Amino acid sequence: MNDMTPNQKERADKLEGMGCKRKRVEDVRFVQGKGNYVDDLKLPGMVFGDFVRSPYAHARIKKIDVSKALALPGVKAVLTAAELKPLKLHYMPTLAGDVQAVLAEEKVLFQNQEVAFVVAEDRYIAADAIELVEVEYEELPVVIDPFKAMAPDAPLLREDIKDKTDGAHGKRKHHNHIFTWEVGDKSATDAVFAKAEVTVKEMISYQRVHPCPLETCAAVASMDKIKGELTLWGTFQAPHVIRTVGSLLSGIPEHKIHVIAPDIGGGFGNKVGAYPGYICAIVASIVLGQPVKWVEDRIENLSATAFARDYHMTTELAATKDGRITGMRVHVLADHGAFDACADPSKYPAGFFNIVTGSYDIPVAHLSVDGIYTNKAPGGVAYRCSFRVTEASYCIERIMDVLAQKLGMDPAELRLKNFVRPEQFPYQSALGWEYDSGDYHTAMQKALKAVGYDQLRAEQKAKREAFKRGETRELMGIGVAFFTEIVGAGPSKNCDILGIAMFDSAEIRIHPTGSIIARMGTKSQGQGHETTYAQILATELGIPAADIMIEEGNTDTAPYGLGTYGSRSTPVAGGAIAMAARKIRAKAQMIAAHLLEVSEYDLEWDIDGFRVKGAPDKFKSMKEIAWASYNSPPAGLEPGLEAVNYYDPPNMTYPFGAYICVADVDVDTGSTKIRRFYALDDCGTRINPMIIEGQVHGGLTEAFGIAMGQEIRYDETGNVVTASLMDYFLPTAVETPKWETDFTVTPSPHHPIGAKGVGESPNVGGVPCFSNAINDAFSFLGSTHIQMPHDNWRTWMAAEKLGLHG
Ligand code: PCD
Ligand SMILES: [Cu+]
Repeated sequence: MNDMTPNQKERADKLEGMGCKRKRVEDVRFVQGKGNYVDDLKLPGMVFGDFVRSPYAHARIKKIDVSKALALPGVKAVLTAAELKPLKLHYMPTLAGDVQAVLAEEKVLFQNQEVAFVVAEDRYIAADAIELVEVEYEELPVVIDPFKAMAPDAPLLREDIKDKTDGAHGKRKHHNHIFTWEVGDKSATDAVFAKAEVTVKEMISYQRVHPCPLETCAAVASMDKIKGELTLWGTFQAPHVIRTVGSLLSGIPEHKIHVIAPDIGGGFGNKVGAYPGYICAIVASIVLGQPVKWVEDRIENLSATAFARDYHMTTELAATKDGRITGMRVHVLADHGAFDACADPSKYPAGFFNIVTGSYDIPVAHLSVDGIYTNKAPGGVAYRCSFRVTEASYCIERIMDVLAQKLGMDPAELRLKNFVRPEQFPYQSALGWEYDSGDYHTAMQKALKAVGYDQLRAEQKAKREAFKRGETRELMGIGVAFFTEIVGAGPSKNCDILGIAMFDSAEIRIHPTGSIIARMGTKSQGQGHETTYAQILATELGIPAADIMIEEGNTDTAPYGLGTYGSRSTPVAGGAIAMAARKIRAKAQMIAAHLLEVSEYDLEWDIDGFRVKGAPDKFKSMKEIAWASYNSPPAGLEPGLEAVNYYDPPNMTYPFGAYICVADVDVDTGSTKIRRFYALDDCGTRINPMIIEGQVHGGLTEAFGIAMGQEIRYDETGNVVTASLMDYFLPTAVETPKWETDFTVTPSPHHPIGAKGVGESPNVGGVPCFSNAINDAFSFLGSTHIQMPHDNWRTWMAAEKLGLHG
């Protein structure tokens, strides 16, 4: 940008391309209440479906009597497993290679599990009819505590697979065991621990949480029996995958299934997988020949759809006395609930948890994960970090602080000492990843300087002394966290879902007047794709973003893609759109050469068109070239200007960041004030700095929610005690701290525009940063690890345990 002439700068500005703080074009409709969500859809003859759900966490179903419900005027049908079984639809495959009950057949395995589907003329009649369905249950013993799931006498949960000896990833060890996954060099790691100068070990739990998007999950199914075609509208983060799975399940040919994801009110991973509601709406529409709508309420969303985390991580580090880390060992107990409904790439049953060595050059490591069943809702992948990266980041960043404490070292200094150094990139980690690029030292030093780290530590020291003298009841905590994310699933060499490689796609069509429509295999849920993909195209093709329309979410028109989650849209589809644009530019160059009567090689690209080298006024703009492509293409060249690209990325991208939090804790009430929160993110080339800032604000707010209060909690009989917003903490503007954002730019060397993802990063770095701040406040009193979430009660209890209440 700097070596541009004023004229070039003016033309570049008009494009609103990459780097521009372009206002989000989708907000024009959103802020006026003109978004078009699934529940806005009203079709002639449409009826409404709703679920009868189990009050028990584990019970045998003795009998279901639907006769009273069917007799209620306005009720159209009641589906149970008995109706689905002949169609082989009472179970559906999960994205993790397990099966999940669509409607419970012989028993229920978690509270609020789907038992029957009532279809009625409207939502209110359906609600009344649900009360009239009589289900006779026989209660069974429940397993809620993951540490008891594999006890020899633990009740058998999954009777349907009791004879299955192999999990998707090796032998099952117990009837409630799903899989074991091992990575790294066990004997080398054990050897390092055996002779280590210093070791630390801590059980670090990441509680079960839920993404809780504003809009719950929903679908409308409409079967046209004459044409044999099914149209399915829904809140889908991955519409093409839903179409393929829908076809495989129902036997309807894939070209006769039209899946449409309209505007989505937040996804956060909650809307990646398939839910019984989709299947039941489809079956009911086939049975009745009418469109059927299903929309969850808040309690159903929080208690029955994809939860997140529930990872219990026994974590160890080995180090030298002067603070060089020599090895890492982690065992994870992963509580998957009643069915394994994670959406990880097939080869990774614990997602990308093997990024757990974080940003540090750790020579050897070993990781093992045991997945287990309990009587809780299935899911496991969602919430602003698919693929378990936020669990991994929490694990390493918490144990780094525990080690620093043991060594008597400053946590920032320990990190600086062990970071992967800039000259080590591309860096091969002990657990198998190749980090593409990074400059961790620069980012960390910028962060420390920005917050005035040394002064903060000095202030903390003074406050601690004052506390010991009894002059204050407030503790000051400084949280330091440094994360490396891994996003952009992914390369076909290691990433597939149900056998489909995780590429993504773009199809670009330039109209004669030089405006553009581009269709993508991804699906925005609020991220602003309509704005940002257009910016990539504007820069690549020299056509103003304002003249470019981006379309996603309709499987009839969009090229096949794997959808939006795991911050994959920028690394994967962002690559596809740039590559497709370059195909167009190559053809445009031939047309320009023809128009200017020179050889292609005599042309150079100049902002918004081609210029003859050395003859500055011989120029053709992309708009002129577009017209010519329809009007007078060179002989032998096919008319038109369009391209498709399916982009299979060569590697993941590895965004990173340095976060610092300052918290003040009142030991008598347990309440915490977040005084400052500084977040430096490096996501490579920045497409839209304003959108990035919004993404970081949103992700930090969710991280704040998780670290400071969120938990999906069960009582010992399996009742979900946090299934409404009365009990589940959703931060509002009132609680949310002020965010200070910053950045560095280390482009990805293998990505066509050098961009990495950013949407998940603030959650990956934010959660450990808050938690480290609270832990840091208490560390000088000998406390090593306080369990999240850090709500007032738990923080008060931590103070109580340390004897601070006299
Ligand atoms: N470098 C760069 C990067 C990025 N960007 C931007 O930013 C955004 C984001 O991106 P990414 O990172 O790539 O991502 P995506 O794929 O698009 O998305 C996804 C994410 O996103 C986030 N964010 C958000 N936002 C909103 N609004 N909403 C929502 O829902 C959401 N979600 C969340 C989540 S959770 Mo998962 O699903 O759990 O896995 S994952 C996730 C977009 O717009 C883009 O374009 C830029 O600009 N630049
Ligand atoms: Cu992630």
